[in-house]
Amino acid sequence: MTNTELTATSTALRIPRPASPYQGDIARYWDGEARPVNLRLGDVDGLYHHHYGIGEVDHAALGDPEDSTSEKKLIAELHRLESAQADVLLGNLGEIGADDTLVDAGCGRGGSMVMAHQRFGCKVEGVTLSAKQADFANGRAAELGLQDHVRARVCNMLATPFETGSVAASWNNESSMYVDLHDLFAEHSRMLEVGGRYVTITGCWNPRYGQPSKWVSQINAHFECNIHSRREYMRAMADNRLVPQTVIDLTPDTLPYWELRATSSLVTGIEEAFINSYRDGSFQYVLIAADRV
Ligand SMILES: C[S@@+](CC[C@H](N)C(=O)[O-])C[C@H]1O[C@@H](n2cnc3c(N)ncnc32)[C@H](O)[C@@H]1O
Ligand SMILES: CC(C)=CCC/C(C)=C/COP(=O)(O)OP(=O)(O)O
Ligand SMILES: [Mg+2]
Repeated sequence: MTNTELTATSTALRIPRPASPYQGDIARYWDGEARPVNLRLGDVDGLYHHHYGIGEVDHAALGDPEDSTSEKKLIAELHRLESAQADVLLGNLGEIGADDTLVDAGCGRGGSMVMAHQRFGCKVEGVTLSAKQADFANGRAAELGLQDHVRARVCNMLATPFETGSVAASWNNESSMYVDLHDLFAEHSRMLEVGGRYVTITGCWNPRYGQPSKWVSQINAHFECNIHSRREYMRAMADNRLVPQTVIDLTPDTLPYWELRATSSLVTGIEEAFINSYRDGSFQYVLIAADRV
Protein backbone atom coordinates (compact mmCIF):
# COMPACT_ATOMS: atom_id res chain seq x y z
CA MET A 1 0.00 0.00 0.00
CA THR A 2 1.52 3.33 -0.98
CA ASN A 3 1.06 6.65 0.69
CA THR A 4 -1.16 7.91 -2.11
CA GLU A 5 -3.72 5.09 -1.97
CA LEU A 6 -6.91 6.02 -0.23
CA THR A 7 -8.78 4.31 2.57
CA ALA A 8 -12.30 3.08 1.79
CA THR A 9 -13.78 5.13 4.61
CA SER A 10 -11.98 8.35 3.79
CA THR A 11 -12.17 8.39 0.01
CA ALA A 12 -14.63 11.28 0.02
CA LEU A 13 -12.20 13.39 1.98
CA ARG A 14 -9.25 12.11 -0.06
CA ILE A 15 -7.24 11.40 3.06
CA PRO A 16 -4.32 9.06 2.32
CA ARG A 17 -4.04 5.91 4.39
CA PRO A 18 -1.37 6.42 7.10
CA ALA A 19 1.96 4.85 6.12
CA SER A 20 2.13 3.07 9.50
CA PRO A 21 -0.02 2.47 12.59
CA TYR A 22 2.17 5.03 14.39
CA GLN A 23 1.34 7.68 11.81
CA GLY A 24 -2.34 6.84 12.29
CA ASP A 25 -1.93 7.54 16.02
CA ILE A 26 -0.19 10.85 15.32
CA ALA A 27 -2.91 11.88 12.85
CA ARG A 28 -5.55 11.15 15.53
CA TYR A 29 -3.52 13.01 18.16
CA TRP A 30 -3.40 16.22 16.12
CA ASP A 31 -6.96 15.85 14.83
CA GLY A 32 -8.09 15.88 18.48
CA GLU A 33 -5.75 18.59 19.76
CA ALA A 34 -7.45 21.77 21.03
CA ARG A 35 -5.31 22.99 23.90
CA PRO A 36 -6.16 26.54 25.03
CA VAL A 37 -2.42 27.33 25.16
CA ASN A 38 -2.38 27.00 21.38
CA LEU A 39 -5.82 28.33 20.43
CA ARG A 40 -5.85 31.36 22.71
CA LEU A 41 -2.36 32.36 21.62
CA GLY A 42 -3.32 31.98 17.96
CA ASP A 43 -6.43 34.10 18.52
CA VAL A 44 -4.15 37.07 19.32
CA ASP A 45 -3.50 37.77 15.62
CA GLY A 46 -4.68 34.72 13.66
CA LEU A 47 -1.28 33.01 13.40
CA TYR A 48 -1.68 29.57 14.98
CA HIS A 49 1.56 27.91 16.08
CA HIS A 50 2.45 24.52 17.51
CA HIS A 51 5.96 25.39 18.54
CA TYR A 52 7.60 27.18 21.43
CA GLY A 53 9.00 30.67 21.94
CA ILE A 54 12.38 32.35 22.06
CA GLY A 55 13.72 35.70 23.21
CA GLU A 56 13.69 37.96 26.23
CA VAL A 57 10.40 38.53 28.00
CA ASP A 58 9.18 42.14 27.74
CA HIS A 59 8.28 42.72 31.38
CA ALA A 60 6.95 46.20 30.63
CA ALA A 61 4.40 44.65 28.22
CA LEU A 62 3.21 42.28 30.97
CA GLY A 63 2.24 45.18 33.24
CA ASP A 64 0.89 44.77 36.76
CA PRO A 65 0.08 41.10 37.62
CA GLU A 66 -2.83 42.32 39.80
CA ASP A 67 -4.42 44.11 36.85
CA SER A 68 -7.57 42.51 35.32
CA THR A 69 -5.93 42.48 31.85
CA SER A 70 -2.76 40.71 33.02
CA GLU A 71 -3.75 37.28 31.66
CA LYS A 72 -4.46 38.75 28.23
CA LYS A 73 -1.07 40.47 28.25
CA LEU A 74 0.67 37.26 29.28
CA ILE A 75 -0.96 35.37 26.41
CA ALA A 76 0.04 38.09 23.95
CA GLU A 77 3.62 37.95 25.22
CA LEU A 78 3.86 34.13 24.90
CA HIS A 79 2.48 34.43 21.37
CA ARG A 80 4.98 37.16 20.49
CA LEU A 81 7.82 34.84 21.56
CA GLU A 82 6.43 31.95 19.47
CA SER A 83 6.20 34.18 16.39
CA ALA A 84 9.74 35.41 17.11
CA GLN A 85 10.86 31.77 16.94
CA ALA A 86 9.29 31.36 13.47
CA ASP A 87 10.90 34.63 12.37
CA VAL A 88 14.33 33.27 13.29
CA LEU A 89 13.69 30.06 11.36
CA LEU A 90 12.53 31.99 8.27
CA GLY A 91 15.52 34.32 8.57
CA ASN A 92 17.78 31.31 8.04
CA LEU A 93 16.18 30.20 4.76
CA GLY A 94 18.50 32.48 2.74
CA GLU A 95 17.53 34.49 -0.34
CA ILE A 96 14.00 33.54 -1.36
CA GLY A 97 12.24 35.09 -4.35
CA ALA A 98 8.52 35.48 -5.05
CA ASP A 99 8.73 32.74 -7.71
CA ASP A 100 10.18 30.18 -5.33
CA THR A 101 8.34 27.34 -3.63
CA LEU A 102 8.91 26.56 0.06
CA VAL A 103 7.87 23.40 1.89
CA ASP A 104 6.84 23.28 5.55
CA ALA A 105 7.18 19.63 6.61
CA GLY A 106 4.78 19.03 9.49
CA CYS A 107 2.98 22.36 9.09
CA GLY A 108 0.46 22.16 11.94
CA ARG A 109 -2.18 24.90 11.74
CA GLY A 110 -0.05 26.85 9.28
CA GLY A 111 1.12 29.92 11.23
CA SER A 112 4.68 29.66 9.90
CA MET A 113 3.43 29.19 6.33
CA VAL A 114 1.50 32.47 6.44
CA MET A 115 4.52 34.25 7.93
CA ALA A 116 6.75 32.82 5.19
CA HIS A 117 4.43 34.05 2.44
CA GLN A 118 4.13 37.47 4.07
CA ARG A 119 7.92 37.71 4.25
CA PHE A 120 8.91 36.40 0.80
CA GLY A 121 5.73 36.69 -1.32
CA CYS A 122 6.29 33.14 -2.53
CA LYS A 123 4.29 29.92 -2.68
CA VAL A 124 4.32 27.85 0.51
CA GLU A 125 3.27 24.20 0.56
CA GLY A 126 2.66 22.45 3.87
CA VAL A 127 2.12 18.82 4.80
CA THR A 128 0.62 17.42 7.98
CA LEU A 129 -0.81 14.04 8.96
CA SER A 130 -3.89 15.72 10.40
CA ALA A 131 -6.88 16.50 8.16
CA LYS A 132 -8.21 18.85 10.85
CA GLN A 133 -4.97 20.83 10.83
CA ALA A 134 -4.84 20.98 7.02
CA ASP A 135 -8.45 22.22 6.90
CA PHE A 136 -7.70 24.78 9.59
CA ALA A 137 -4.57 26.04 7.79
CA ASN A 138 -6.38 26.25 4.44
CA GLY A 139 -9.31 28.02 6.11
CA ARG A 140 -6.99 30.65 7.56
CA ALA A 141 -5.22 31.05 4.20
CA ALA A 142 -8.60 31.60 2.49
CA GLU A 143 -9.68 34.14 5.12
CA LEU A 144 -6.49 36.06 4.37
CA GLY A 145 -6.99 35.74 0.60
CA LEU A 146 -3.80 33.66 0.33
CA GLN A 147 -5.31 30.41 -0.97
CA ASP A 148 -3.31 30.67 -4.22
CA HIS A 149 -0.04 30.91 -2.31
CA VAL A 150 -0.42 28.99 0.93
CA ARG A 151 -1.71 25.42 0.88
CA ALA A 152 -1.67 22.59 3.41
CA ARG A 153 -2.40 19.00 2.52
CA VAL A 154 -2.65 15.70 4.32
CA CYS A 155 0.53 13.92 3.41
CA ASN A 156 3.42 11.99 4.93
CA MET A 157 6.50 14.21 4.95
CA LEU A 158 8.61 11.14 4.12
CA ALA A 159 6.86 10.70 0.75
CA THR A 160 5.77 14.09 -0.58
CA PRO A 161 4.34 14.87 -4.03
CA PHE A 162 6.88 17.65 -4.72
CA GLU A 163 9.01 17.16 -7.80
CA THR A 164 12.67 16.29 -7.40
CA GLY A 165 14.81 19.45 -7.22
CA SER A 166 11.78 21.76 -7.35
CA VAL A 167 11.94 23.36 -3.90
CA ALA A 168 14.09 26.39 -2.98
CA ALA A 169 13.95 25.81 0.77
CA SER A 170 12.20 23.53 3.23
CA TRP A 171 11.93 23.21 6.97
CA ASN A 172 10.80 21.23 9.98
CA ASN A 173 9.65 23.35 12.89
CA GLU A 174 9.34 20.99 15.88
CA SER A 175 8.13 18.15 13.69
CA SER A 176 11.23 16.01 13.09
CA MET A 177 10.76 14.03 16.34
CA TYR A 178 7.95 12.07 14.69
CA VAL A 179 10.04 10.42 11.97
CA ASP A 180 13.23 8.55 11.21
CA LEU A 181 15.84 11.20 10.41
CA HIS A 182 17.50 9.29 7.56
CA ASP A 183 14.17 8.91 5.80
CA LEU A 184 13.32 12.55 6.50
CA PHE A 185 16.55 14.04 5.18
CA ALA A 186 16.52 11.76 2.14
CA GLU A 187 13.13 13.26 1.24
CA HIS A 188 14.20 16.88 1.85
CA SER A 189 17.35 16.25 -0.15
CA ARG A 190 15.28 14.83 -3.01
CA MET A 191 12.82 17.74 -3.23
CA LEU A 192 15.39 20.53 -2.71
CA GLU A 193 17.23 22.08 -5.62
CA VAL A 194 21.02 21.88 -5.45
CA GLY A 195 22.05 24.95 -3.45
CA GLY A 196 18.68 24.96 -1.69
CA ARG A 197 18.40 25.44 2.04
CA TYR A 198 16.98 23.21 4.78
CA VAL A 199 16.28 24.52 8.29
CA THR A 200 15.07 22.82 11.42
CA ILE A 201 14.29 24.07 14.90
CA THR A 202 14.03 21.09 17.18
CA GLY A 203 14.54 19.74 20.66
CA CYS A 204 17.21 17.06 20.82
CA TRP A 205 18.86 15.11 23.60
CA ASN A 206 22.44 15.97 24.34
CA PRO A 207 24.98 13.14 23.80
CA ARG A 208 27.09 14.72 26.55
CA TYR A 209 24.38 13.70 29.05
CA GLY A 210 24.75 10.05 28.00
CA GLN A 211 21.25 8.84 27.17
CA PRO A 212 17.79 10.47 27.10
CA SER A 213 17.04 11.77 30.62
CA LYS A 214 13.81 11.04 32.49
CA TRP A 215 12.60 14.51 31.45
CA VAL A 216 13.19 13.71 27.78
CA SER A 217 11.32 10.42 28.24
CA GLN A 218 8.47 12.36 29.85
CA ILE A 219 8.29 14.75 26.86
CA ASN A 220 8.27 11.76 24.49
CA ALA A 221 5.40 10.14 26.39
CA HIS A 222 3.46 13.42 26.61
CA PHE A 223 3.51 14.02 22.83
CA GLU A 224 3.89 10.40 21.59
CA CYS A 225 7.08 11.47 19.83
CA ASN A 226 10.67 10.17 19.74
CA ILE A 227 13.23 12.87 20.37
CA HIS A 228 16.53 12.25 18.57
CA SER A 229 20.01 13.07 19.75
CA ARG A 230 22.00 16.00 18.34
CA ARG A 231 24.47 13.50 16.90
CA GLU A 232 21.71 11.74 14.95
CA TYR A 233 20.79 15.03 13.24
CA MET A 234 24.38 15.66 12.18
CA ARG A 235 24.92 12.11 10.93
CA ALA A 236 21.66 11.89 9.01
CA MET A 237 22.27 15.26 7.33
CA ALA A 238 25.80 14.28 6.33
CA ASP A 239 24.46 11.05 4.82
CA ASN A 240 21.93 12.96 2.72
CA ARG A 241 23.91 15.77 1.07
CA LEU A 242 22.81 18.36 3.63
CA VAL A 243 25.78 20.36 4.88
CA PRO A 244 25.17 22.40 8.06
CA GLN A 245 26.05 26.08 7.65
CA THR A 246 24.63 27.33 10.94
CA VAL A 247 24.04 25.55 14.22
CA ILE A 248 22.60 27.68 17.03
CA ASP A 249 21.95 26.46 20.55
CA LEU A 250 18.67 28.24 21.33
CA THR A 251 18.36 26.68 24.80
CA PRO A 252 19.16 29.90 26.71
CA ASP A 253 16.76 31.79 24.41
CA THR A 254 13.80 29.47 25.02
CA LEU A 255 14.08 29.18 28.82
CA PRO A 256 12.45 32.61 29.47
CA TYR A 257 9.43 31.48 27.42
CA TRP A 258 9.06 28.36 29.56
CA GLU A 259 9.55 30.20 32.82
CA LEU A 260 6.86 32.68 31.80
CA ARG A 261 4.51 29.97 30.52
CA ALA A 262 4.85 28.12 33.85
CA THR A 263 3.25 31.13 35.59
CA SER A 264 0.22 31.26 33.28
CA SER A 265 -3.24 29.73 33.69
CA LEU A 266 -2.69 27.86 30.40
CA VAL A 267 -0.08 25.42 31.74
CA THR A 268 -0.41 21.88 30.39
CA GLY A 269 1.81 20.03 32.89
CA ILE A 270 4.81 19.59 30.59
CA GLU A 271 6.52 22.84 31.60
CA GLU A 272 8.57 21.27 34.41
CA ALA A 273 10.06 18.63 32.07
CA PHE A 274 11.23 21.26 29.57
CA ILE A 275 12.60 23.59 32.24
CA ASN A 276 14.45 20.85 34.15
CA SER A 277 15.93 19.16 31.07
CA TYR A 278 17.10 22.46 29.60
CA ARG A 279 18.65 23.39 32.95
CA ASP A 280 20.37 20.03 33.59
CA GLY A 281 21.82 19.98 30.06
CA SER A 282 20.17 16.73 29.00
CA PHE A 283 18.04 18.45 26.36
CA GLN A 284 18.79 21.26 23.91
CA TYR A 285 16.71 23.50 21.69
CA VAL A 286 18.65 23.98 18.45
CA LEU A 287 18.43 25.52 15.02
CA ILE A 288 20.30 23.81 12.21
CA ALA A 289 20.45 25.38 8.74
CA ALA A 290 22.00 23.21 6.02
CA ASP A 291 22.73 23.60 2.32
CA ARG A 292 21.75 20.93 -0.18
CA VAL A 293 24.99 20.22 -2.03
C1 LIG B 1 4.40 20.08 17.01
S1 LIG B 1 3.54 20.19 15.51
C2 LIG B 1 4.45 21.46 14.66
C3 LIG B 1 3.59 22.24 13.70
C4 LIG B 1 4.25 23.39 12.94
N1 LIG B 1 5.53 23.02 12.37
C5 LIG B 1 4.39 24.62 13.78
O1 LIG B 1 5.52 25.08 13.99
O2 LIG B 1 3.38 25.17 14.21
C6 LIG B 1 4.03 18.68 14.68
C7 LIG B 1 3.45 18.51 13.31
O3 LIG B 1 4.14 17.46 12.64
C8 LIG B 1 3.20 16.77 11.86
N2 LIG B 1 3.72 15.45 11.51
C9 LIG B 1 4.21 14.48 12.32
N3 LIG B 1 4.62 13.41 11.60
C10 LIG B 1 4.38 13.72 10.30
C11 LIG B 1 4.58 13.03 9.06
N4 LIG B 1 5.10 11.82 9.01
N5 LIG B 1 4.21 13.65 7.93
C12 LIG B 1 3.65 14.88 7.95
N6 LIG B 1 3.44 15.59 9.09
C13 LIG B 1 3.80 15.01 10.25
C14 LIG B 1 1.96 16.74 12.69
O4 LIG B 1 0.83 16.42 11.90
C15 LIG B 1 1.97 18.17 13.23
O5 LIG B 1 1.35 19.01 12.29
C1 LIG C 1 10.67 20.72 21.28
C2 LIG C 1 9.86 19.45 21.24
C3 LIG C 1 10.44 18.25 21.83
C4 LIG C 1 8.65 19.46 20.66
C5 LIG C 1 7.75 18.30 20.51
C6 LIG C 1 6.75 18.60 19.45
C7 LIG C 1 5.65 19.47 19.91
C8 LIG C 1 4.50 18.76 20.43
C9 LIG C 1 5.71 20.81 19.87
C10 LIG C 1 4.72 21.80 20.38
O1 LIG C 1 3.40 21.59 20.04
P1 LIG C 1 2.24 22.38 20.79
O2 LIG C 1 2.41 23.84 20.61
O3 LIG C 1 0.97 21.80 20.31
O4 LIG C 1 2.47 22.01 22.32
P2 LIG C 1 1.87 22.73 23.62
O5 LIG C 1 0.43 22.38 23.69
O6 LIG C 1 2.71 22.19 24.75
O7 LIG C 1 2.06 24.22 23.45
MG1 LIG D 1 1.96 25.41 21.86
